[in-house]
Amino acid sequence: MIAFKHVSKIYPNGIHGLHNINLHIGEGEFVVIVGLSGAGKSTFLQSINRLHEISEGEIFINNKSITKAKGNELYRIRRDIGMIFQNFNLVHRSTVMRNVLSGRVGYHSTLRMILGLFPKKDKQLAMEALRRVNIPEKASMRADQLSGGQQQRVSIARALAQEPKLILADEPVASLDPMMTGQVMDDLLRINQELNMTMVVNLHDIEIARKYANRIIGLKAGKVVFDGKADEATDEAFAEIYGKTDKTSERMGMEQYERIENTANG
Ligand SMILES: Nc1ncnc2c1ncn2[C@@H]1O[C@H](COP(=O)(O)OP(=O)(O)OP(=O)(O)O)[C@@H](O)[C@H]1O
Repeated sequence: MIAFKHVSKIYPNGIHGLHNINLHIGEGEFVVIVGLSGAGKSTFLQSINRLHEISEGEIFINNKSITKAKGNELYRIRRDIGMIFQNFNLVHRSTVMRNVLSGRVGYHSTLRMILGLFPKKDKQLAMEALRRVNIPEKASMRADQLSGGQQQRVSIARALAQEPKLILADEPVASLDPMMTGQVMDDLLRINQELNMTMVVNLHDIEIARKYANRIIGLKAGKVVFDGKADEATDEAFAEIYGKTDKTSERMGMEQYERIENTANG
């Protein structure tokens, strides 16, 4: 479904965001990307839909090169990729329904969208998506009247309304409290299992990564330093991914950090 072939990304300031990444993500996998702040997680994720342009190599989505795609072809490949952001990216003053319907824009003319002329089928799809994340009753509310967790569920519903083949989620729970975190991660897992939807999710919390992922990919300084099943991601593996830096504790929470550091120290 997603293939990275010799992918590197060098930012204009010379920083290597990604360094010769080679991997394949299969249909229906729930992959979590972990690593310290600055390890390259966002660069990795956003290279998949070309929000970040890579410098070398090639990325394939269902055997089509998104790296080389132009015009309509690029547009169609991107339509198959739903995206969820840490800060939800909703239009706050619009209703929940309008926000979810905006997932359909890739299917219609610009004029139709400006006029808000969504076909009945789109409205049904949007309601179905809201039901899937358990907030159909919020459809007519303004997005900014919802809690953070509910807003993230709207953004998941918007991604679903797009009828994507895969979903990328960049730190989807970083702004949420633990209860909301559980609900949003449960939604993503349910969608993965019920629809066999491929999920690639950036997370910095290793316990959440272990709980939800089938597969964990650990990045360090733009390189893959771990790639295995969630139950193979031992404390030793995490000690390798996170190394020992003063910043580590800030990113992980003291309890996790102390355990990982004790492991690293033997
Ligand atoms: N636009 C940019 N210009 C220059 N360097 C960048 C840019 N974006 C990211 N970088 C650098 O590339 C590296 C990888 O950054 P990236 O944002 O992918 O890491 P991350 O693992 O997602 O971090 P975080 O968890 O803090 O979001 C870092 O060293 C970062 O400073």
